[in-house]
Amino acid sequence: MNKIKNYINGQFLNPLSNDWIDNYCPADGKVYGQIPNSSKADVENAYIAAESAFPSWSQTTLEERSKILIKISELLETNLLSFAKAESKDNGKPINLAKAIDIPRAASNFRFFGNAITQFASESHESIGHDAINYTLRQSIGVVGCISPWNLPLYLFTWKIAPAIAAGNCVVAKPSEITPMTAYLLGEICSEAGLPKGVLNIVHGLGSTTGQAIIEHPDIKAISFTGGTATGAHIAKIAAPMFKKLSLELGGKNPNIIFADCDYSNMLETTVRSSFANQGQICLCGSRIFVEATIYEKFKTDFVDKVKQLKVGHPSKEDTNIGALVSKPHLEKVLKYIDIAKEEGGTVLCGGNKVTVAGYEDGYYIEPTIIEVTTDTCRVNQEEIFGPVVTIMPFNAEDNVLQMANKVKYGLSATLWTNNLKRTLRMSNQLQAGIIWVNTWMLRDLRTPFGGVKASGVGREGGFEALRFFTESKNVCIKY
Ligand SMILES: NC(=O)C1=CN([C@@H]2O[C@H](COP(=O)(O)OP(=O)(O)OC[C@H]3O[C@@H](n4cnc5c(N)ncnc54)[C@H](O)[C@@H]3O)[C@@H](O)[C@H]2O)C=CC1
Ligand SMILES: O=C(O)/C=C/C=C(\O)C(=O)O
Repeated sequence: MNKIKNYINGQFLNPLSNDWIDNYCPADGKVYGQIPNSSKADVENAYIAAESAFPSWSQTTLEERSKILIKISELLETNLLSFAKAESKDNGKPINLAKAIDIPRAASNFRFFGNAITQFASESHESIGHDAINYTLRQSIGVVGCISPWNLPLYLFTWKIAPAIAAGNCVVAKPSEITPMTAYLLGEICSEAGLPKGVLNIVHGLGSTTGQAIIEHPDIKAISFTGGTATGAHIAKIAAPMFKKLSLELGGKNPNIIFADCDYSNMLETTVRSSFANQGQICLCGSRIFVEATIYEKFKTDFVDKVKQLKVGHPSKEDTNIGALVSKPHLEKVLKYIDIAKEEGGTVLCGGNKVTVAGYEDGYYIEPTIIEVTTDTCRVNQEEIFGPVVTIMPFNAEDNVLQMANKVKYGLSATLWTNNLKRTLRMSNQLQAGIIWVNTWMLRDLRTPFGGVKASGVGREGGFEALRFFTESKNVCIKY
């Protein structure tokens, strides 16, 4: 049996308690490995390793830090295929997606922050009339915690770790217990790239044990978290009274707003992707589709046609479009929402059922599902499903769709399809979201601020925003 270990102080270690959790393969529903359920004592060891590495790492030149991060990126690229296979097996996502998106993006995260740290600068302010000059230092924080989810495992794990270590911090990191494999493999690569021991420590385990020990640790000074909104609220409750810095990237219920004047074929193709990529398990997916009434019937027919062509299958098959959902409880949650939709009077236009893939009968497969709803306030239009399920409904006027788009507790992203410039500007100003895409979706420039408003989170990742989060500013005022 495959046994994953913790990576602490550059060594692979069993959990001190010898407590293990089964790791399931979503494609066949079978246990294929075990991971540590790390206790407070393991987290403490990881903390001690990080704390000891900090004085030296925080004083390591930017050139040296940059060189190591870029080396990690290169090693990920060299090992792309084995990482992609591991990610696909652990998560259930199609191998093609892992090869094209997940692992290349993890490599880009290290390369991007390896370069960005050499360009990061602080400000100075001349106090004219007071004969004084202020300069602002941006200093590494110390030991920081990074906690990531299961939907884009290595992609999001490295999106936190790379800026944290680039900025001179040492890290105690926990990947999701549901998808631990590529984080485990990353440890080897970090050692090979010459990352000094203790700079990155990876502890595996449940949120309620290992994650909880990280957020409660009195000397872990900042927490960067991506995951569910309820977990984010819990983390804030623990961490805020300890005055930890917090970056919370949480859920979304993102509107995809389609006007009749859009470039139709581009919109249709992208809408299939923004609805069902990664089995709909991306916080940015456009799960609420609003279509201008004049093209609603045409869109409905074309969209259903296209979605029916998507192939649900084993993630290792090259022609699979929709792989397995990440876990059995998650599959059950998504199926429950389809029942709720029916009870609420929604019409299932396509999909709605569990799929049995021959030879993998216990895998967690489900058809891509489109539900026509008559009101934006129904539960499936308000609550995050986080699976291959979207709602569609028509709208008549800009004001009306804007109101519906904003009438949710979330505010992560929104997509707008129109060629009307004034409308684009008006709506982009008024949509309550941290990220707006116009005539595209998921086009990512890593320099841009990334994050949400309302229940979608606090703070921004990406570019210098991430480096600012992972440093403390200190102002020095000198009178001359
Ligand atoms: N990127 C996103 O926006 C994501 C959203 N979700 C949403 O959240 C729902 C629940 O999914 P879960 O797997 O339960 O997500 P989760 O939010 O519980 O898990 C994310 C990470 O937080 C950790 N965690 C959980 N409890 C913790 C605690 N008390 N202290 C510290 N860390 C803790 C988990 O171990 C995991 O590493 C999903 O159905 C989906 O709606 C889930 C994953 C990603
Ligand atoms: O591209 C990114 O930086 C992030 C993408 C997705 C998430 O954060 C998510 O699904 O949680």
